[in-house]
Amino acid sequence: MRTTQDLELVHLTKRYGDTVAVRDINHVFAPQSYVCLLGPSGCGKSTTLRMIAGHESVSEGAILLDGSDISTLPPARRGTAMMFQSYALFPHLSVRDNVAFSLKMKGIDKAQRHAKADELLELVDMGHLAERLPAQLSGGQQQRVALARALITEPRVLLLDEPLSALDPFLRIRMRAELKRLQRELGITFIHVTHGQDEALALADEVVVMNNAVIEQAGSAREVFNAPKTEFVARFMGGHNVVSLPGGARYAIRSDAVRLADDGHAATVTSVEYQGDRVAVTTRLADETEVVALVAEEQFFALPKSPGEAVCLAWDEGRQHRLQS
Ligand SMILES: Nc1ncnc2c1ncn2[C@@H]1O[C@H](COP(=O)(O)OP(=O)(O)OP(=O)(O)O)[C@@H](O)[C@H]1O
Repeated sequence: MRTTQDLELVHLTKRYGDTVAVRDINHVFAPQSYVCLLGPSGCGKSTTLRMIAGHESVSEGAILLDGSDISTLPPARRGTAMMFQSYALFPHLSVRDNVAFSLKMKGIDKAQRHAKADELLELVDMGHLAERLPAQLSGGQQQRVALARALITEPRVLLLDEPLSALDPFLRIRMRAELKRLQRELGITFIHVTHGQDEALALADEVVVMNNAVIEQAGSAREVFNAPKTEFVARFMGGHNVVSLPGGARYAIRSDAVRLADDGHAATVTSVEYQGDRVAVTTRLADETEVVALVAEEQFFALPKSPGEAVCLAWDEGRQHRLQS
């Protein structure tokens, strides 16, 4: 449901000379939601985020928060805060002073800003390292400090540009759960830019898929994954096959909905990949379309197939999903 507290993009466009980085996008972000802006490199995600933050001017259109246009306000007066990929901590300041920095700029006295900084450091589980310098912290710890520093301004919307990309896979999964917890506890909107589909599916209440400077599809993670509108979204989200059926229409079918059957679409196995709980059987249809069937491990080994073998593929009609052309 739409409320006056929404963050709204209205005909938002960004041009760099002849390059259109963001083209006439319209979107309402529900308050208190975790949103992932997802898309391939160069699709305009970071530019969109930077325009919301106020680090990039708007060429055309408006950014509304609470119904008022914030698109020409300086970053600190927008009600948004941004956490950068590089963390951008001041190397000569302690963790506490890094977090308190923006309050110092506002002229808030030392005792008060330190108390607030300590409160936020506790929130991100860094209270015990408040005296350290950034160079004495691990990457994951620096990131927590950067988060606390962004949150000290009590933003309505926290903007995160690829916040997990510098972390190793183990830490990435841990931090992703932390981000989700923080968003829930704080009850504010997080807009998180990523090019990781898994990350977006795991985190987002709403996934906004961008491609070529426009929003290709937006919806809940389940909706975008299960009902991709376009071939681009189906392929980009992964886990889908795209096939042409008689009549010429294009359909997406999830790989885990495709079965090896006694009759159906004739295909030839091109490769077999064991994935532990299941086996990915890649096949080629007569029209050369590649179709992957994800078969439960036990089922596959009851009747194993090898590359070069002829098979039949089947799926329930209800699982095929028509794509916009
Ligand atoms: N300062 C700039 N000057 C000129 N062109 C730019 C500038 N910043 C971005 N662009 C162009 O705008 C388009 C969108 O860039 P943007 O950084 O928003 O993409 P992105 O989706 O965030 O990509 P990535 O995932 O690689 O960061 C690209 O074609 C890029 O080359």
